[in-house]
Amino acid sequence: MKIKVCGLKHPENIEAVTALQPDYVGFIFYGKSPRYMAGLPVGALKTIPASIRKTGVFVNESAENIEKLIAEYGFDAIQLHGDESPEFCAKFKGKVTVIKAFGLNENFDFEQLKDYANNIDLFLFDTKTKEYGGSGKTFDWAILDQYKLDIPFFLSGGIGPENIAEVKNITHPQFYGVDLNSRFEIEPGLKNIEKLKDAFNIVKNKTQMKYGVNEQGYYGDFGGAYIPEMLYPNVEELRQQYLNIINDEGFKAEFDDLLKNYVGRPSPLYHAKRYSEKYGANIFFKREDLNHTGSHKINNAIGQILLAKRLGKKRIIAETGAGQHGVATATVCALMGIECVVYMGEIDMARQAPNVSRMKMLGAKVIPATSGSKTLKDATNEALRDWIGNPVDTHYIIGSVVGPYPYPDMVARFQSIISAETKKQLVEHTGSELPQYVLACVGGGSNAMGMFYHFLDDESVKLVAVEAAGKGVNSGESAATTALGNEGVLHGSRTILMQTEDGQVVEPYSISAGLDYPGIGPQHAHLFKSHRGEYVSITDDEALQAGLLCCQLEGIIPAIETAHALAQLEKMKFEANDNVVICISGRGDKDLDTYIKYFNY
Ligand SMILES: O=C(O)c1ccccc1N[C@@H]1O[C@H](COP(=O)(O)O)[C@@H](O)[C@H]1O
Repeated sequence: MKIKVCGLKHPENIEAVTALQPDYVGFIFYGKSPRYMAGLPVGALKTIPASIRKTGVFVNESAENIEKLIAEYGFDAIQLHGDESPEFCAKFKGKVTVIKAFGLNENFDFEQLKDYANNIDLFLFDTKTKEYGGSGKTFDWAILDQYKLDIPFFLSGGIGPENIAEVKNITHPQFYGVDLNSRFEIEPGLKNIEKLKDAFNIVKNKTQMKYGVNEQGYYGDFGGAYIPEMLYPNVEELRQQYLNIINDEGFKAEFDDLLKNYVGRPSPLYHAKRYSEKYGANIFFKREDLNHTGSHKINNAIGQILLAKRLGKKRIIAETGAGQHGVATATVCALMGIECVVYMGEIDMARQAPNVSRMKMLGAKVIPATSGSKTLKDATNEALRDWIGNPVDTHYIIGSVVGPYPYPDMVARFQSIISAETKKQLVEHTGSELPQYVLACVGGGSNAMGMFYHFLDDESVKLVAVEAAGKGVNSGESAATTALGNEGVLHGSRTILMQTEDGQVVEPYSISAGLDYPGIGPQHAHLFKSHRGEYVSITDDEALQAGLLCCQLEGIIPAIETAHALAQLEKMKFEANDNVVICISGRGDKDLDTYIKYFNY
């Protein structure tokens, strides 16, 4: 994404801005603007390196004057911010980069842009106001969906420190860059370098999120890659390539397209009215259950299959607990015509039989894991063994934020679409992108991490992670990792897991196959240890009751995993104005047998 900084007029400030290496800098030649750069010596622009495009900004200026100023200041680009006609723009096309600005509101007629198509290089979409620019006001970026021409555009109008991160969610294929102006100023024309620096870091992806991974693959004390030597080449290949691949514009475009047109995103943020009445707060359901294949797992599966293709892999393996990740993986393999092998605990195969059939119908081979508790951790062990044996042609699609680095970070990034969408949707529902609480269930923790991701650094938002207490935290049949576990290594990363004194993994238990895991992802371990997140647990009985309540109050049959998060509401006290978001991570069709047996329907 390109960055333009506009409205410069002080020589020292110009130097400080250019040191940040924006792609464009803008100088306003409009007498009514407080950023008017009248009298700026030509020499002040001489130190700007050729890699930065010097842009003159004009409002209904005469062609003669513009030509004179181009010659005088050596402008590489002009931004025409008034009512300039296509013919007027054409006079400069081919001589300098021509940027034609338009003020947008909900009534904007995108048809008029067609006449400019051959006469300009870039559009710039600003907010429609009475003035010509520099209003500091934003417009509804959803309007951009109506723009269908193939000329790239700058986004401008009120982009500031508060909303710069949101800009990264804009997926329009012609989105070229951002124009930063009045919201980054100490006074008109004097830019705040520190604020710009932060914005550049966000846009250029250099930010270190406070609770994010560091360059060594750690979240505080947790993470890393604890792998046998034979796995090293596979994991190292991924580590070296994943960020380059997933930040590539072509990758992003394909990922976004599949999420929209294949998965059906954005998933709705539904205001659950009867829940809200019952619990005395505004309860919102983030409906990941409505995704194609019925859960959040498809977000990550799509991301990883695209990555595997770019790595030249010909075969996919995966582990699955509840079968949701297995189905998602089998689905994307069918979509891409790639061989798929899914490992699944023998016990999970019995309790999630419909998902086993689904995977088979989708062309996957399902191999039972028959060791240990015959559940998710054993399936993960088998998948890792397979990968060691098939390092060159196979990609292992891990389904949660677990495993050696870079998996926890990679999966979290693919799932972060959940919170990115939620923030936008909350603004529509409540006027603010920040709720008071965000809740999600945690096995390995991928739906929770996707749901928390864009709220992690907003410390006012309370993050509540709900684990499975099975038959009771101290019953000996539980998967309440943070309550019972301590620090150690599980499936390639340092994290918190349930283990005996001599380091043997304790068999977990939960009625829900997706939460039946003896550890949590390393980022969750960090959130727990740093107290950024509250980690609680819910028993089988509480979860099943909550699942039934959701059916009867909202007409939604949730996955039993999700029902754990819903059950936590019973234990919380809210203020009337609290906004509470719960991730409805999956639908409960796969759990019907369990529900039916329990309630005797
Ligand atoms: O900034 C100005 O004063 C200005 C005046 C006249 C025309 C354009 C101007 N600036 C451009 O306005 C947009 C939006 O700026 P903001 O973020 O809302 O402050 C931007 O493209 C500037 O290049």
